[in-house]
Amino acid sequence: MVAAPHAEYIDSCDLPTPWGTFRLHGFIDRATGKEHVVLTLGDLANGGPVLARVHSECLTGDALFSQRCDCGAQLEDALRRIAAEGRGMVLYLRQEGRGIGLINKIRAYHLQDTGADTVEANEALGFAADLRGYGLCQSMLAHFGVTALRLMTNNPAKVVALQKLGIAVSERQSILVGHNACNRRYLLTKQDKLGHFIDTAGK
Ligand SMILES: Nc1nc2c(ncn2[C@@H]2O[C@H](COP(=O)(O)OP(=O)(O)OP(=O)(O)O)[C@@H](O)[C@H]2O)c(=O)[nH]1
Ligand SMILES: [Zn+2]
Repeated sequence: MVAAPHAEYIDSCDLPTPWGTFRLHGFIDRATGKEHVVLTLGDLANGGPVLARVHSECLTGDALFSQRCDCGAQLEDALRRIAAEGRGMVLYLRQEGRGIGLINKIRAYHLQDTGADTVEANEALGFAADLRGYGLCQSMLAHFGVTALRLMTNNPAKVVALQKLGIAVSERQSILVGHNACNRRYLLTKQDKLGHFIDTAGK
């Protein structure tokens, strides 16, 4: 049996944000050397399922204000919603470009500039549409004593992947923000080819 990837907890600090002061926790996947972070707010171990976002790194959307996707707006909305509730967490997984990495995502965007959709671009580069894994979430959640999530996502495959890891997802909450003219085709492709629950009608 292949062991699930393990994220080793390293250290934590305060992280003041416009919506409240979160705790920022650093983890390392020793197998790959990759660094990951978890943002938390409130008492997670006690009480019911935790309001959570499992967010995949998107440097262009999360940090560079790209309008090609909805990632930055989703990250911000998740932090807002957690702050409003006073309790929750964001698992920020460093699997850029649905797992193909930043440079390959730039290559994929280049292909999309000339007509390919997000899935066709990945395939033209020799990758599957989505190479992400969520195994690290197991050890990250165990560190905080969290066993059940109310997950903010539009991606049914993410819910199934977490459930297969033994993580209870008691509820899926939509996170429909950041839609614009630049990412309309991208969102439609995610809906049609990747099964995301996104109602782009009229957007
Ligand atoms: N390869 C590739 N990756 C992309 C592209 N656009 C965004 N990404 C990456 O896709 C990941 C986010 O996945 P999404 O499909 O937007 O959302 P999700 O996490 O599956 O689902 P939600 O929880 O609903 O946001 C991040 O790692 C982004 O870097 C693209 O055109 N090509
Ligand atoms: Zn993005």
